[in-house]
Amino acid sequence: MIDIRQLVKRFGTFTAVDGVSFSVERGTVLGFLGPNGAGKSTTMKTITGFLAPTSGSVSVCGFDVEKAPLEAKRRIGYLPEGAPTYPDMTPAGFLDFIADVRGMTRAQRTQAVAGAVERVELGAVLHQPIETLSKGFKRRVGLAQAILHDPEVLILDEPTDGLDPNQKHQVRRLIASMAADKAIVISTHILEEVEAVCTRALIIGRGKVLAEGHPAEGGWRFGDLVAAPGRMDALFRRITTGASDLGEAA
Ligand SMILES: Nc1ncnc2c1ncn2[C@@H]1O[C@H](COP(=O)(O)OP(=O)(O)OP(=O)(O)O)[C@@H](O)[C@H]1O
Repeated sequence: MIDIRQLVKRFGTFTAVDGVSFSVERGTVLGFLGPNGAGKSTTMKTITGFLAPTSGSVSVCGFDVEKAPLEAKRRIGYLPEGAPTYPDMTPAGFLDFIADVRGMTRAQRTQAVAGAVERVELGAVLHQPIETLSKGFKRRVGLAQAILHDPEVLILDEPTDGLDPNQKHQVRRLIASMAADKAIVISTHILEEVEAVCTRALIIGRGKVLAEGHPAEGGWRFGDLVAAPGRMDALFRRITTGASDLGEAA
């Protein structure tokens, strides 16, 4: 459902994404891991059409994001990093506005907003300006707008950032519950999250794919390396920095 080929994104002379290729099939939750500045958000912005690639291609459900942007974007829900824009709107007003932009009728809007609000538990703050909400609630507003139109592809940039432990758990359950008929990409720095919710993972560094991993007997396997349950941190350090404490930690 997502097909990325030799994606390159440069900012001036700086190369943020350097020849990244991967595909994501329906039913997959792909974890996107990497140190700060690795190029995760830039890759996600390019998949969602917020940034144009310098070279390479991105297609979503068979539609090239540059050549058929409306068809591609219709099928994508995107949670960007940070808080939703329009801080003076209330979640109710913001979500209704997004549903309107997505082309829904009044009846569809009412139903879609109510469904998303229930799924991310926003009911308590529906009529409070977004700028006055806590970080976790702002994040939930962002999540609600991403799932509003029940898209086939979800691109979620650090979806549990700022959430309390209960909400983290709930959002992971929500992602898992939506996974069967969607292709979902999440970026995260929380490695337990990968074990909890992902079916595949990519580690990227300096704009390149360094390793691809999947659950295997004994933990998660990235090439020849296997991380025991709860010990993906050592493997992450090894892959991204060359540190060799994998043996004692794995
Ligand atoms: N608009 C821009 N102009 C110039 N450089 C940029 C721009 N956007 C991102 N970069 C640079 O590209 C690199 C990749 O940034 P990106 O935000 O994709 O990293 P990331 O992996 O998402 O990091 P983090 O884990 O900190 O969110 C960084 O060095 C960043 O400073």
